[in-house]
Amino acid sequence: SAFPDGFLWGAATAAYQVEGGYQADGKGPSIWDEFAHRPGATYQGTNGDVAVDHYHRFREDVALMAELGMKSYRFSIAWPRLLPTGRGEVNEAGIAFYSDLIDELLKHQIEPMITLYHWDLPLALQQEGGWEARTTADAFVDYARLCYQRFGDRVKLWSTFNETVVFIGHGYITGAHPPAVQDPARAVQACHHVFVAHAAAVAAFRQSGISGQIGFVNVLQPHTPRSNAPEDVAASALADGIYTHWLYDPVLKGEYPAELLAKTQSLWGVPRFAPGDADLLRNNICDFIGLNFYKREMVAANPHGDTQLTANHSGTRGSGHQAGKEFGFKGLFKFVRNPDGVYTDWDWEIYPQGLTDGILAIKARYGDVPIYITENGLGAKDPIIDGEVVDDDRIDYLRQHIAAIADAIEQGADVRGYYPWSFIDLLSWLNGYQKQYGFVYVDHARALARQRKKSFFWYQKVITSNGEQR
Ligand SMILES: C[C@@]1(C(=O)O)OC[C@H]2O[C@@H](O)[C@H](O)[C@@H](O)[C@H]2O1
Repeated sequence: SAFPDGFLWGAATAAYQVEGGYQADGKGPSIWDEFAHRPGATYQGTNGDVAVDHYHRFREDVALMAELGMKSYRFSIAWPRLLPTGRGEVNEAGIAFYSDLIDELLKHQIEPMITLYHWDLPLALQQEGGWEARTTADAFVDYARLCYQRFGDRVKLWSTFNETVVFIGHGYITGAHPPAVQDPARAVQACHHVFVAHAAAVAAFRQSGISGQIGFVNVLQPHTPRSNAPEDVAASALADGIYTHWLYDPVLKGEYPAELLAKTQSLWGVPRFAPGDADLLRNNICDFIGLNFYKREMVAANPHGDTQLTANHSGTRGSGHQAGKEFGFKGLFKFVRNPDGVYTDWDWEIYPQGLTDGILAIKARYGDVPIYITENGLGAKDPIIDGEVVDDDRIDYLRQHIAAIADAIEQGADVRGYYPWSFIDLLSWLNGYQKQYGFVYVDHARALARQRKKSFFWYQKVITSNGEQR
């Protein structure tokens, strides 16, 4: 098999999307608890108050993970469950939940992979300025140290942040996520504080003596120019610069890409560095990089287009940028429909070759850094036929992407694990509960009863054959 022995066949979730118990046992509010309660903020007014109640049902869910044969489970810790106001007083009931979850996983020989930040910032810290305030970066390092102390004896795989491009991009540029700001200069400074928080948390991890690995999780989004016209090629290169180089270089090279940095400095005088920041970034390179791959974007120049930030949240195929509503930024670039593309109901192009190409591009730019595919999956409304969830499209999607990873490994990439998004159907931030990703179906009409999908039984065989049988 192309896959090395010990390859971690896993699956992923995130706290706000799966746990529920949003006020249980002393948990404090996060910015998502507040934001999702705002009228009109999310599709159909959905939120994570209950989600799929993993907080109370985690033992049943871990038993299903064990039955699936998962070698590893990627989940995130809800910071406000441990530190209700973001810092200071520890909520021992929150510690106990994650400690029990970790013990349950280890009982079944399932390797935990923790994500410290998957977008649910304690609301109290947002009220102090959130990621725009340097004090939030300091609070993050204290939170990380708490997690190292309490879970570091049992957890060996850690990542600090999930997808800065999403929580900073939507939080501070499109405004679609909390704190719903639309200001690129503020976005760049907030993003800088995230990198500083990450680097300081890496330093603390290494000082903690934990025998483990710490990394960062980013979106891997390949860009293809719509034509070979110079302006389209330039627009696609700019998209690569922003979505990839700006977000990967600081954690894998320890510095920003020089050209873009000069641009943001001349345009907005950001990022503003504090003394020591440059060394902090340079001296705390990741042990691995997590890549979340879903789709490829076709890119064109956008000289006149208004900035369009529409996305398809309804799952009505073709109502996203395929319908001519192009996502882009005036004068920079825009994502356009690929006339030959295959698309999901949410207008994401299915393009497995992009995963092979993307992995090899990361290897080319950053060297032999170990890679985990920390998310990959098909968001779909799964058909139910005679009571069975027949998610053939998901099986096809995952099969193609596993083959794409095998290709990258055969071309020399050091890929060590694969975590399909998501283990179980859960809340899709702005798309409600109808955008399903899981191997396990959750019946919201039957008290959140769990049901194995067709893909559950298919993935079992992928795992037992170490990727051979797919
Ligand atoms: C927007 C949405 C979704 O729920 O559809 O995309 C799929 C998956 O993407 C990931 O980047 C996020 O970490 C995860 O929370 C999911 O979020």
